[in-house]
Amino acid sequence: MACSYKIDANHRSDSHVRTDNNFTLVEEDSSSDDYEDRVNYKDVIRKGNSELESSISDPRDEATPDNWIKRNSTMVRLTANHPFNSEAPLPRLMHHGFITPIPLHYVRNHGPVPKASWNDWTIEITGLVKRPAQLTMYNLINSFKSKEFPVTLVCAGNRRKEQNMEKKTKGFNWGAAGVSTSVWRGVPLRDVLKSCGILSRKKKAFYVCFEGAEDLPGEHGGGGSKYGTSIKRDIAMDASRDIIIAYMQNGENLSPDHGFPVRMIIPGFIGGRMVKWLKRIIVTTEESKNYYHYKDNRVLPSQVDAKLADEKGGGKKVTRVEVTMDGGETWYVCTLDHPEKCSKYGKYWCWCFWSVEVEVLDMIRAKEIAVRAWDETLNTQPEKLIWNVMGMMNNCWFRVRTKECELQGEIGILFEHPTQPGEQSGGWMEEKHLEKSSNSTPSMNTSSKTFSMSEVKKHNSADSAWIIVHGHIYDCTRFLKDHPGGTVSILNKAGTNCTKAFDAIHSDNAKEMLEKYRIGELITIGYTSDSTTSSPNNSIHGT
Ligand code: HEM
Repeated sequence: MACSYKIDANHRSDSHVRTDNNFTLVEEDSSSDDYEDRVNYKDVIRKGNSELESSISDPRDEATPDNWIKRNSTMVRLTANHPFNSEAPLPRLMHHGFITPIPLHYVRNHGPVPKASWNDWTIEITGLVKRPAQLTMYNLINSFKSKEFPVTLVCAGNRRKEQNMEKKTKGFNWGAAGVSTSVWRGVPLRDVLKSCGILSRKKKAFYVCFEGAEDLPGEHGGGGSKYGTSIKRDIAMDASRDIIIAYMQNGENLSPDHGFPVRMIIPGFIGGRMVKWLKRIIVTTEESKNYYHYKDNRVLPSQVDAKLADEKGGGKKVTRVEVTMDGGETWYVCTLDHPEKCSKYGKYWCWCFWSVEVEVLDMIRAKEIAVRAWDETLNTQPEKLIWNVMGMMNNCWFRVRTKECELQGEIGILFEHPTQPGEQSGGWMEEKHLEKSSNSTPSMNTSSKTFSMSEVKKHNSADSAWIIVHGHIYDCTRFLKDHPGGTVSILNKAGTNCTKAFDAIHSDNAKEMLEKYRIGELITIGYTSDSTTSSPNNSIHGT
């Protein structure tokens, strides 16, 4: 007997006055004048929070500069323990629907989280402005009218693990949950720039740059500098873009991981533009030369030309979502649910949800279900993954494989996603590329030297930091201060076998660099998987 099944999933499209440090959920003006959404945010947020376990001081943060921050322990960590880069388990993210509780919102950190004080924090506005200013949080909140509305943030590296299965990129393994939606409150950037007398384009004020707080780790790449990026002046000053300097998320002060006390929110742009722990806004003639703007976060899919790139930029409504069960021959049109209503400029800043009814037997027979969305300008997702070296902007059809299975005597369907995030195994995609040097055994003059696990374990400090990767031993001591991921991330793994973590995080280039530090091989007695607790009897050798 045929029965039907409903597939539900999400698809992303891409005034209150403060008197002290205690914020409460915003009571006045909570639906901004621009937005009149169907969702009652306060209720959704309260419900989401009530379902969530308390955040904890996680033992994984103990030996890191972030040990003062409480975090949700179910977040999947993508770059070992530190810096904190994480996404929620996908079913948990989806369970919460339109608004993501703060502890489950994905986090992208390049280094330790700055310890900020609300009362001492200032934002400098400088460069091509008539009246440079140094705003305190008090000035910011009391001198400008704030706005509050929901925005979906997406990491440009979301779903990068699929790209890494094709060929390793320069980035680590984001699964499909590097995307989240919150209600953000802040002051319009354009109001602040206007009050500082931003110069005109005639006076060559072409860009607005944003800069974060602390110097980032390492001495190469972005290391030693602050996180920074820029947008065009015309975008910054465009009221319809809804760009805000945000100080509240889901009715609370920003959390440390999301930029306390203040960050940029630039709807429709990648998360990488939304500088956290914002310290400086600089109006310039040139685009930001910051490493993270120029080298790290700059990719457009190959079908986008210069004209299209200028035209797009988010805010388009997702108008159609389709599901195929025959590899794209025929498509089911899905029912859409847009909890958000558009801004007065006709922009949409949040994800929407889709559902479709299909026959169970068709779904079992199909073996693969794929979904693609269209926006109002008929821009759609590409069928195939487009690999790029930074592993950014993967937005190809999402394909889930189905398999018939038996569950307690009943017939069930097993759904398999392309990948699982980070170091987690699973997913139907197979790794295509061969592991580079960290897996190989190049001829090295040191390869004859062997060490036992108990010897390696002793080298677990900044004075001597050894790691094991694929059975080879590396002395990272002299590289600690240069490491783009920071000293702490290596020290956390020093004295252990960190093969799995190393491979999951690093590019082929990093794997080649590793060879410089190789000092010998681990004595092989048995085999264990990647572990920080391998006993001397359970030494590892590469496979
Ligand atoms: C001598 C040993 C190591 C070398 C040569 C090395 C090299 C690099 C390089 C070149 C990068 C920049 C990204 C890339 O090109 O892949 C990087 C980033 C990073 N590494 Fe290492 N690494 C080493 C050891 C480790 C260890 C043991 C860990 C911890 C498991 C680690 C964690 C990280 C993290 C968290 C990042 C930052 C990723 C990001 O925020 O984008 N590294 N490393």
